[in-house]
Amino acid sequence: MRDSAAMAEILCLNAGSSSLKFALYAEPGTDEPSLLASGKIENIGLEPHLIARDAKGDVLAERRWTKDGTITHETLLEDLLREIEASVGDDLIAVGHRIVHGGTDYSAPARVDAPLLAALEALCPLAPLHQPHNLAAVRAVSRLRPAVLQVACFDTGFHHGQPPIATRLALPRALGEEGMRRYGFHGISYEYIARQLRSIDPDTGGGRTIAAHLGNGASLCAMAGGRSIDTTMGFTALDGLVMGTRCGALDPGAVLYLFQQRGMTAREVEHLLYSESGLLGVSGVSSDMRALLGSETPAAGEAIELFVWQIARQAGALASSLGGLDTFVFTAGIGENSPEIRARVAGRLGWLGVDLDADANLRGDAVISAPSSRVAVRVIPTDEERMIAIHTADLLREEPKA
Ligand SMILES: Nc1ncnc2c1ncn2[C@@H]1O[C@H](COP(=O)(O)OP(=O)(O)O)[C@@H](O)[C@H]1O
Ligand SMILES: CC(=O)OP(=O)(O)O
Ligand SMILES: [Mg+2]
Repeated sequence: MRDSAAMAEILCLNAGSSSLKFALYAEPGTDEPSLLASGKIENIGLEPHLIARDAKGDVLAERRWTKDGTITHETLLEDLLREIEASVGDDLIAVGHRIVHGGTDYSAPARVDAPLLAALEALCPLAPLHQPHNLAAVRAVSRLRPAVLQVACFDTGFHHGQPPIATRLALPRALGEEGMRRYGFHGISYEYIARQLRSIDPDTGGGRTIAAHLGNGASLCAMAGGRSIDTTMGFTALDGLVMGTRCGALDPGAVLYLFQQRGMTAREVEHLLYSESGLLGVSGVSSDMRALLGSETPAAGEAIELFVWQIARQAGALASSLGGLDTFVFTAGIGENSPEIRARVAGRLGWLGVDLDADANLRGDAVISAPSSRVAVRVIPTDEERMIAIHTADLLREEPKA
């Protein structure tokens, strides 16, 4: 029996393409949820590494796995959930999930029930690196805690208010009407960034902003007054920037070539574009930016150069959508941690008014632009789990009391 609302806890799960992040929050019922513990398993598919910390940042648990074909997203998830589940006991009242694709029908955070789960299942082919893992987490929680409220937060949701022109694919209208449109992803992260910008600058929320979410998956979002107006990912999370293992924007004729000239099957093409391309494909070394930055191999250097080139090229396009640029934000694994990549991207954006303060960039300060820079350049650590916790707490408050 729970008689103190302060004991209520929310677990947030965020299955990315190369990582599994989790965070546990106390839900006080009024203010924002407060962090109790968080952690991540990163490098899934390579050599997974788990680290969990309490709210002060002290390490609670750490573990490494060596490369082994039997360790999958799903086995790691099951182990992790069993451990968390055992430690939270009866305090767990809700689980919030990052769900990468919400399709045409779902954008606002929603309670998970059987019809929603079936609809989300049907979207797996549009996000094969994420949606199956996201839904596996939902099912695993249902098995362990059937009565607990589960909330789906959609990575596509933040982009749903974009102007229609930004969402249209130049395909026959009938295909657009059946849902073939640009959706955009990393929306939970961008919503958090927009919120942070609004608290830093309540009047304009950063003004015309490009946020660069540079992780294993990578995208840019153009935000005007904190709302998404354009983004580099599209119908799927394959479009846009060069990513760890994904190709990014690609001439559709290249896909036809793979089918027609190379005789590849749909499954083989899917695997090539999602799992063998991007930084890994171009470098032949690794999908991991840290490994590439440390490599002497010329192809690794070329992969990094292409990554940077595409970010700058597509940032130019988004600056056009915005009609100018006031703020540029770096976030996610690479954006938050790599001064070298930030410097190289910024170096290509001088024509837009970006001028970096080299020392501030090396230190990873919150503001890394020089005082004379026309564009403010910021590093804002993203926190998708917190955003999920906030939405989950909001839905909890709307639930009829038992
Ligand atoms: N110090 C660092 N320097 C360069 N890249 C880094 C650093 N730390 C993490 N990264 C990169 O961040 C990427 C993972 O980003 P992350 O946002 O955690 O991934 P995911 O998309 O799976 O959520 C990897 O390419 C990793 O190499
Ligand atoms: C949508 C996407 O690419 O997510 P992630 O960066 O977590 O792989
Ligand atoms: Mg991510």
